[in-house]
Amino acid sequence: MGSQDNGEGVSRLEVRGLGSAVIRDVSLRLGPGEGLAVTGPSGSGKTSLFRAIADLDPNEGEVLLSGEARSRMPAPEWRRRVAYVPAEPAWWLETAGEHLPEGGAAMAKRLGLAPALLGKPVASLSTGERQRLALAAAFARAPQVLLLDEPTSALDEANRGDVEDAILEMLAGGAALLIASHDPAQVGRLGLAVLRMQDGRVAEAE
Ligand SMILES: Nc1ncnc2c1ncn2[C@@H]1O[C@H](COP(=O)(O)OP(=O)(O)OP(=O)(O)O)[C@@H](O)[C@H]1O
Repeated sequence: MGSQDNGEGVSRLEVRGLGSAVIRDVSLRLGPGEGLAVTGPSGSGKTSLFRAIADLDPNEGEVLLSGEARSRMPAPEWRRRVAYVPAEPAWWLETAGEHLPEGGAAMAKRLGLAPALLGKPVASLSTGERQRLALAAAFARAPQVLLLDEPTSALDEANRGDVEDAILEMLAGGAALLIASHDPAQVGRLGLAVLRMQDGRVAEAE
């Protein structure tokens, strides 16, 4: 990975002293193409950390992308650059395909979602299909930071492999990644360092 970090999709994420109703004083740095697996027991604050970085909950502290402070960026700009995919995504449009950005069908297909499925009501999709739809929508927007909350929890091995390949490609393209995962094998396959949360704080970074 090159050291330049101003191109689209290439980013350096810095979190300084982030706090919210749940998390306390979290700091971390990720270079372009770097990822961290966020682990820790249920309720330790993994989702809350992602939501604070994505600016979806009230929070304090500083978050910077390639040196640019989040506080100086319009919110829509931050959302375009930083993609948060919750463990249980919400849906607001009728058909599956409507949730994809322009050109997103190719990514959906890569994750095993056939074109015919995109015309179906999103409510008729299986849990695993909806999980892949949310990921395809996020990946297709080519964000600079990916915040993925247990992204393969509802997937079989083949679909999980497709998702992991796409994640590795996003990293190779220079995106920064935080992924909540309870699966040490997955953390190994993705070649990630681990940040362990406990009671809303970073317990350990290795
Ligand atoms: N806005 C909030 N205000 C106060 N408490 C909250 C808020 N959001 C979540 N919590 C609580 O904070 C704790 C951490 O929740 P969080 O969802 O971040 O944990 P997690 O590590 O992602 O857990 P899991 O592995 O089960 O998904 C939980 O006890 C939760 O009930």
